Amino acid sequence: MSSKQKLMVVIGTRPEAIKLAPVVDAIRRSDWAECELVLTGQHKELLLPLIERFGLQVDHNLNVMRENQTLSHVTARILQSMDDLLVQSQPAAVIGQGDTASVLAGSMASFFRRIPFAHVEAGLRTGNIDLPFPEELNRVLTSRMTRWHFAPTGMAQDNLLREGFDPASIWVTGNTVIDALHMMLSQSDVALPSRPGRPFVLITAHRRENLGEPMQHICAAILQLAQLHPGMDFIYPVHPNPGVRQIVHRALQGQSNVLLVEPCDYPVFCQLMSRARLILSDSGGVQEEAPALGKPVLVLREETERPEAVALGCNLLVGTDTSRIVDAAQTLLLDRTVYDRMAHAGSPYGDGQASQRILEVLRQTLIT
Ligand SMILES: CC(=O)N[C@@H]1[C@@H](OP(=O)(O)OP(=O)(O)OC[C@H]2O[C@@H](n3ccc(=O)[nH]c3=O)[C@H](O)[C@@H]2O)O[C@H](CO)[C@@H](O)[C@@H]1O
Repeated sequence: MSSKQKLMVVIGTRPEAIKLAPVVDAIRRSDWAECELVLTGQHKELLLPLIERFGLQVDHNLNVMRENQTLSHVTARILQSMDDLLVQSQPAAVIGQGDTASVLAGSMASFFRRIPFAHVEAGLRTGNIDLPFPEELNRVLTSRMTRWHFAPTGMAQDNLLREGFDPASIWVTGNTVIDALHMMLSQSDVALPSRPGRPFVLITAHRRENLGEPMQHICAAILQLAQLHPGMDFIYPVHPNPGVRQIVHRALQGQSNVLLVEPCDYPVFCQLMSRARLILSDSGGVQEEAPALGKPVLVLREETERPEAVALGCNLLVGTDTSRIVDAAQTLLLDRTVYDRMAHAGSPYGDGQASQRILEVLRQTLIT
């Protein structure tokens, strides 16, 4: 029998896989811990290429997704399956990331079984319990059940301190997404969907709160910009959600310099970010990755739980109003001074060593 401490890592969605892969890697490299990797099955098609890319070895797949399942059902299924697994595996600690049903149910199952829970990317808040829905609630509840809060930035730490958490249970580590970005950027032998010699703007938009009318406004802005800049491409990897696909394809198909492509493999997407002139996105991860690559992001949301990048000046919150998006993009594409100021504003999300810090904290507490 192994004398190593068993750390159970729970992953539900694409961003969780990206942000926990470096933690899994750090566990595997350590001489004191071993990893038991659990997929809840919230995402399938977006997740599997990542598992392969990062060379992750999956120990359990809870396979919880059913068609047209409600949030309550998916949360309950994960909670029950996690409970069974915890009894069977008896890990020394459970690690989850972010704000999905997987992290909520994972932390709750651990709490009920008195197994300490480590929350990666702790302390993100918009302060509005309805936005993003239900992620803000998931974050707030997960924090209550967490033993180790790994806050990516000082602002996230401040949120937790304001909510009364013990300062000794919070560590500022940087965001593990920067660790993941460093791991992937070294893979340069990837085929990109960009066209040789043509500069491009990179776009992602698929958040739940942007579905419907906001998404139509975003697409109208992309179309206007594409018509204003025929010498430039607008590359948009379109999320598989049918609600996104329908609007995007209807609005943008047929515009020859808008390239609607399938979701990209992570190393491909990292290369695209690093080569893009500008990024338009409603993604959380992209708001963190792009500043590390010196790329300005127009954030297609009304509020963000990542205010440090906006405060620093590398990201600009523009919302989903068509003319606001077009005006902001035009300023950046046409005014070199404004562009350079944003591109060189710096990155608040760490140095790519977050996973090592997290593992060291766990080692110090678990190995006594
Ligand atoms: C409510 C909220 O804010 N929730 C967030 C949400 O995360 P998100 O908004 O970052 O999610 P996405 O935008 O789906 O993924 C982005 C990642 O995917 C990569 N990418 C993108 C396009 C592509 O074609 N190929 C790729 O590889 C890209 O580089 C990036 O790393 O859930 C997380 C987990 O709970 C939370 O932590 C996080 O707060």
